[in-house]
Amino acid sequence: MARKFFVGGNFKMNGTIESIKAIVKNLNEAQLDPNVEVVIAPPALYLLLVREHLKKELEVAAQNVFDRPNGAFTGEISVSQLQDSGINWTILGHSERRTILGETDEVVASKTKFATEGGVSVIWCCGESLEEREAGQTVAVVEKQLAALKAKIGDWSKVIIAYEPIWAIGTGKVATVQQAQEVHEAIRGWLKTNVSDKVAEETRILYGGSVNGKNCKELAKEKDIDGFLVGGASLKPEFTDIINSNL
Ligand SMILES: O=C(CO)COP(=O)(O)O
Repeated sequence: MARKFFVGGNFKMNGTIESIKAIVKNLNEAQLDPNVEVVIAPPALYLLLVREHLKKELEVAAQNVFDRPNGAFTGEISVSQLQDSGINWTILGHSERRTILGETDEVVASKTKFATEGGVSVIWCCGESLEEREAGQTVAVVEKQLAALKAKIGDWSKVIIAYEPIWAIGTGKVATVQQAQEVHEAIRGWLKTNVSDKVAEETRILYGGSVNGKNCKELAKEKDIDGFLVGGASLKPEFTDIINSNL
């Protein structure tokens, strides 16, 4: 089964009503490759606005969701609230949440379990720091993150993996095609050994970290790169070039 190419836009804590409406208008009017699944993740405050204005073929993701049902959890958003708002996706475990907000592998795994079991698909992020890469620990770090996820979830059909080396995020320092492919291949190998052939074959593995309209085409050719998770460039018109990487 061929894996459908996937491009996610992570707006992070950026945008205003006006600028986000302009991004949505641009996406609605652009000629987009119909063979690509597109999901954009605005800040929580703008989820409903985007869902209301974005054409239905494109999906909307939260950037985070909590791992409890509705209740006394000030500041959090629940899986059922996302669904109630027509939001069928969430990003989880982004390195900014792991490093700045202190989310552990276990917390991220628990949130992933809660979301997927509740019917919300997850773009699950992993990746190493510069220090870890320089110490030759890249694959070990990613495998540890994967193992924590595997300990909590049984159904991988609603999980997309995003490999985002921390040193490449927002730095303009994109991983080389070889560096990215090597880690993607290791992730697929890990899935094959530790989960199943089917999950290894079907799970999409995205690359994230300084992807732009120029470097996307080369990366997209690699056999284990099934799409991108884009930060900064998802706020710019070149996002449509990234969606159309394969054209
Ligand atoms: O963190 C990212 C996407 O989640 C990548 O961010 P940049 O594309 O801005 O490097």
